[in-house]
Amino acid sequence: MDYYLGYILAILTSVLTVIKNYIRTVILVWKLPGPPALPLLGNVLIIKNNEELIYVSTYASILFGPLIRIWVSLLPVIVIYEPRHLKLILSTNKNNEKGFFYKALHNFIGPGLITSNGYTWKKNRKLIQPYFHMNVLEKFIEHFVECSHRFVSKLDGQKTLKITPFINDCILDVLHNSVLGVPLDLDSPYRKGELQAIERFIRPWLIFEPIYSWTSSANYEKKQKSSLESYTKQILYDRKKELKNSTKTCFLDMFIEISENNDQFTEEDIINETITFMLAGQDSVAGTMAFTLFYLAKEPEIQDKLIKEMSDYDVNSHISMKEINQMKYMEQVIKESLRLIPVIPLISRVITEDITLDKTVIPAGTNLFVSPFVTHRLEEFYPDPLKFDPDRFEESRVAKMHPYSYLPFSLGPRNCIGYKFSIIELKILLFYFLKKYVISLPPGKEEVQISYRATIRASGGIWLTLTPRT
Ligand code: HEM
Repeated sequence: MDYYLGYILAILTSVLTVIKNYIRTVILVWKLPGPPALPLLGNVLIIKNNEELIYVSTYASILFGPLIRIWVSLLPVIVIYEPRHLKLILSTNKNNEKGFFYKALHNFIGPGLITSNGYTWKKNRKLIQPYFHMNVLEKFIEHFVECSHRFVSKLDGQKTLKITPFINDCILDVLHNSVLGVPLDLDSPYRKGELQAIERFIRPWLIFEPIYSWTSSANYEKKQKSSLESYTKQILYDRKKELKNSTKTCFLDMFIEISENNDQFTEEDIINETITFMLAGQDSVAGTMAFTLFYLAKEPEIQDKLIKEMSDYDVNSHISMKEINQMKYMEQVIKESLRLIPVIPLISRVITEDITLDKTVIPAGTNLFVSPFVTHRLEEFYPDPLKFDPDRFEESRVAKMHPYSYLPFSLGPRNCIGYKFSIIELKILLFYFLKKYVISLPPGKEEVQISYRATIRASGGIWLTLTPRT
């Protein structure tokens, strides 16, 4: 009896705490500026209006000041982007929980590093992190080089083309080889599937799991998730059998090694983390590659400067980590592309303890959106912010930058574990591609419309004209 009473009291206390925090957040956001909101829907329809969303994001600091309130239906959210605020939120594990919005990702991506919290996240991050050391990442270079050759050879004979599908295919090729340790196959379920989470926020009643679970989208996600699981499981079993003879490097083998040495990293963890890596490394890298090529094609002088740097390295000789590190200007180009288009434009957090930003107390339980897109366009940190200028990331200038003014990979303990992996991958792909082609933008395709979703994409794709480099 006492047990049940205690149980009911505990539930009652947590429900009351949630209600109290909700009311405190509502009182606060009422006082904060933000875009006009509709009754019940709040600001969700802005997701459908890309032009307005991009305008508001680009000029957010002028329009609203440092703390912006938005309503996702009845849920109040505070958007932050000022480096001084980002430091307070992102630099510690306190107030760094993944919030409500990641629950919607769960159905698609599963409970891996991106969506997990607390003990599971801490344990898995600690076990996986050592495999992202440069000495280990060096082993992936051979995959990146092979995939670059396949990518470039598929473009033989092409003149003007939509490059984005070729890039997407190339990144899938990289991921199949370096995460799963298998060649890209036409029937791979990782080729298919689309995140439904954004649609759920446009129809806010679908945020509630019991309602959503009856929809055809939920059914689609369930099927997609189960085909990713069974495909990955089969590869895991095959891999376990052949591991002893295999010389190829892939993350799946590393996860198997972790689980052999650690009871707490189960087969379920292997599957969850493998799926997370396969999905986290797809649109993010493909989008960055596409936008970087777009900017290089748009700015021939910057392309020439990069080619000059690359001329020190021969396309036919072995490329090692040393050469990759030496291509500094190439890294500046990628970083500048990620500044203007941080392909993951929003990161969400939930506050676990009251925190004061400037003089405003943000109550525990408040959902925050961190917006790298807004931060990267702040005039104070990036003069002439809409200009593509890789020199901003010249070493001596980086030393003077605010450490929280640049965050395409997020920052702090929950930053992107694949950060270095992505930079090496992108540098190698760019190297082999640009060694072969001079790129320009075809007439009528000089501007790109971006579509701002879970990741930023180019509406209608990115088009290039390729001229063989002589
Ligand atoms: C240009 C490429 C990439 C960008 C811009 C990017 C960006 C990000 C960002 C912003 C986060 C933080 C998300 C959040 O807190 O909600 C993140 C987390 C993560 N990323 Fe990436 N990412 C990229 C590539 C990759 C790749 C290639 C992998 C794996 C192979 C990867 C794996 C992950 C994982 C596992 C996390 C969760 C880390 C944690 O919470 O411990 N990412 N990424």
